This record gives sequence, C-alpha cells and structure tokens, in this order.
Amino acid sequence: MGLLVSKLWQTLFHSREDVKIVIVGLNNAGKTTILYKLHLGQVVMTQPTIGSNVEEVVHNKIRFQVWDLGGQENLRATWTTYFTSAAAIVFVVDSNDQENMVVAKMELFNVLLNDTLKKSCLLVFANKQDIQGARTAGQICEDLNLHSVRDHDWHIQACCALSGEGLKEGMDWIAARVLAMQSKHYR
Ligand SMILES: Nc1nc2c(ncn2[C@@H]2O[C@H](COP(=O)(O)OP(=O)(O)OP(=O)(O)O)[C@@H](O)[C@H]2O)c(=O)[nH]1
Ligand SMILES: [Mg+2]
Repeated sequence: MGLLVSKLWQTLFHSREDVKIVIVGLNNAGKTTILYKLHLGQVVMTQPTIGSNVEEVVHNKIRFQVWDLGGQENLRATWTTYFTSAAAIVFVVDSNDQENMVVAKMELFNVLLNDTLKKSCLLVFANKQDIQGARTAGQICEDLNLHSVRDHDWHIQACCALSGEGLKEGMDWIAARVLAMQSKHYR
C-alpha cells in the first residue's frame, strides 16, 4: 500500500522535478551563447567558461535544469562529474571549425562511453549555421559518424545561437524524448 501511494505521489508530482540537461562540446562552439539564448531569449557577451553555468529553461511545460560546461581542453576531464542523472546530453559543434572536427568526434565518443549516461539521449547542435561555408547538419553527421551511435537515442539539429534558429526544434526533440521516457517509466 505504502509503495502504491508513493508511486502515485511520484506520478502526480514527477512533472515538478527539474529535468537535467548537460551541454558539452569543444571551446568556442557556442554552448554558453545557446544556454543564455534559451534562458533569456537574447544573445549575451561571453567569455570562455571556466567551470560551469547552470540556468533554468522551461520548454513545452517541462522545467529543465541546463548545465553548460567549459570546453577548453584542460577542462574536459571534469565533464564526467556533471553527468549524474542527466536526461540529455547536448553536444555543440562549431560547424565552421572543420579543423577540430576529429577532436570533436573523439570527445563526443569519450562522453558516450560514460556509464552514468546509459539512459541519456544525445542532441547534437550543428551551431553557427549563419557563417558562410559552414558544414551542414548532414555533413557533420558524417564527420562525427553519428550513425555508429546505437546505444543512445540521438538527433542532430542545425542551429544558429545568435538568431536562435533551430534551438526550439532541438529542445522540442529533447522534450519529446523526456516525455517518452517518463511514460515508459510510469507505465
Ligand atoms: N557567428 C556565430 N557566432 C556564434 C554563434 N554561437 C556562438 N557564437 C560566438 O562564438 C563565440 C564563442 O561562444 P561561447 O558561447 O562563449 O562558446 P563556448 O562553447 O561556451 O566556449 P567555452 O566556454 O570556451 O567552452 C562567441 O564569440 C559567440 O558570440 C553562432 O551561431 N554564430
Ligand atoms: Mg562557455
């Protein structure tokens, strides 16, 4: 009986829990710009992130706790300490930075090896689409070999953090995945 009441209680109030998202990617990819465009609806001046930023973002009536981590090389080893209970990982790519695409791919697959992310979905933002010559989402999908990712639900979304284009679509995808996971959990 106690278990039933507790499950019902959880079901009723589950939607009030924040859903955790962690944003990672190489330095200069646009992670902090994306976070604040989602949180404030505007572009902020950024400095390279040392450590993390965390903000609340409400999307499709879901309250997300969004963590944005510093992407500089010496900070990447700390990413794993933020992954506990993350429903989604957002990996941001500078679509104009072809030179570092192999490093981005290596870092992405390193992230996906993490045991704590077994149940997390993956959204890749192919950012900076406003820059002429930027690689398309399709090309980045190939660059990162996303089709080889079989143990996570994943999606790639072209975006421009400055205009906000594509951010809503990416968040829609995460929200749909979260709802699907929750309904499976409470079925
Ligand atoms: N043209 C263009 N510039 C962008 C876009 N998104 C971000 N930027 C710029 O890219 C630079 C780096 O952006 P940040 O958001 O600080 O990058 P970051 O990924 O948080 O970098 P770290 O904190 O060092 O990991 C800034 O000058 C942004 O204005 C975009 O979509 N298009
Ligand atoms: Mg940053």
